[in-house]
Amino acid sequence: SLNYWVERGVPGPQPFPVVGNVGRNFFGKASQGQIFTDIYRTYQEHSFVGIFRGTIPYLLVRDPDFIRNITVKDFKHFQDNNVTVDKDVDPVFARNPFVIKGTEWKLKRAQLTSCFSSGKIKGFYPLLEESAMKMIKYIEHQLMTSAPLECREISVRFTLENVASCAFGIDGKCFEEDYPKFREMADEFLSPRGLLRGLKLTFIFSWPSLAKLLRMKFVAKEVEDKLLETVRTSLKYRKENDVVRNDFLEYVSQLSTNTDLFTEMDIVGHAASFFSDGYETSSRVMGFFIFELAMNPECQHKLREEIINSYEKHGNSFSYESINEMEYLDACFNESMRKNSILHHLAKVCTEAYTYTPTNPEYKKLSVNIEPGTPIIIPLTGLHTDPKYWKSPEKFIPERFLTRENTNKFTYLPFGEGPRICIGQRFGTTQLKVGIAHLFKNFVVEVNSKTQFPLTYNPYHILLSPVGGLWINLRKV
Ligand code: HEM
Repeated sequence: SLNYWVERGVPGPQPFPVVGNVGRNFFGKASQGQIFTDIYRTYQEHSFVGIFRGTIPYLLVRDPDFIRNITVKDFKHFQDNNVTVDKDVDPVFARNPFVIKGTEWKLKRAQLTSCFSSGKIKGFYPLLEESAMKMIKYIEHQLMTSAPLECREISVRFTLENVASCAFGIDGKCFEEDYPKFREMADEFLSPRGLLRGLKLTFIFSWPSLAKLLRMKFVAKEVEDKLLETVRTSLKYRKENDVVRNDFLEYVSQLSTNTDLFTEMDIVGHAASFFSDGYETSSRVMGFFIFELAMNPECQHKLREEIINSYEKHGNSFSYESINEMEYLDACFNESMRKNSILHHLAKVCTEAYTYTPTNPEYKKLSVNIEPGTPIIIPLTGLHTDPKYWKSPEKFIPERFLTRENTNKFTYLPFGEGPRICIGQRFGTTQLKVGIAHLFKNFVVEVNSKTQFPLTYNPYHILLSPVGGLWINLRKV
């Protein structure tokens, strides 16, 4: 019932039949992220807002204390992410750690965590450097044509090369071919190819029961088959030739020998999560990271100085340790993720009944009783651009992370927080820092006029996706 929130005394915008409060998205006028941000900004006096995505009531949470309770303190009341995928309809996506629920998630997450330890990521470091060197060669080759480059064209190739080598243990040839086969497979995951696929994802999220009834799949059957074949061939080759590689596939397949939690399809599901959870996010973060530095030459100059100093100090080389020691690099990375929230919201679901009353006097003292099954939205873009927490939030100011301008960690959540925090955070951060360090050590980057300002975003993409691309010129340092 569209009276759901009114009956519970929860404030919120008036919903419309069928489309609820996301009609603008349905008609391509705004992304769901933009809609959530607008609502976040409108309800300043409220800790939470009741909205409708389609006909389903969602609670949008604005108050950092409430967010702390949901993600950490009272996690057991909100331990699942709000995506329901049927294992029979979508066997690969249903095994993604982001999607798994309850006890199964708890057991698998505990096992998988060992695959992402700092020791394991350090082991990947030579592979990441190898990809970065290929990226530099690729850019040098492209420069001969003197045409501008698109940021994501670089970041997609780099992050996919890493997925190929670190997750699947294969050569993705991502810098060698115009449209590598490996990329074709990856693109099938989240990128809305045309209006139809974009609408399909909006549909699955807004009307999940209907989507289930219609057996709508996230991952196309052909992609599922290709993934299964890639994993099978790779594992078979290793077994027959007694090859042991230090990569994610090896680590997860080892888990399958210790516990019956990991079947062949689970291995495929986890390997595939590098595409959906790892590559799509990382490549977009890196694209914006490069572009922000192109738009802010002073920051770029300062960053290059730090990179070159570190390189020279460590005998003309980078290492896992030196990359992670660079403070300004870290600040630029954080600031870029703050200003450009790739994921516009975290999507949780209430798993045990919960009541919340704000204690912060900034908010109206209204209580909400949340029923199990109620989806929760944590609006990252709203929080990351709220002037209450960030001075001049529209500006790129990496220094704010050095001076710790904002110490409330529940207002800055690019990787989420609590037990369900991004499992790939360390891998994602390290690979991007390696790529960025090599790129800015070698090239000066400027914005190309082909970029369409002001930036607008594809309304149907789940992730932040700039229309027309982010175009740059590069020249050798
Ligand atoms: C800079 C790049 C990345 C960003 C911004 C990012 C962001 C996120 C966010 C916001 C979440 C949800 C956390 C929550 O619900 O509280 C998440 C979950 C997840 N991420 Fe990442 N991620 C990145 C890279 C990666 C990489 C490289 C992997 C590698 C496979 C990965 C794997 C996952 C998985 C498996 C989950 C689900 C964890 C769970 O529910 O237990 N991510 N990520």
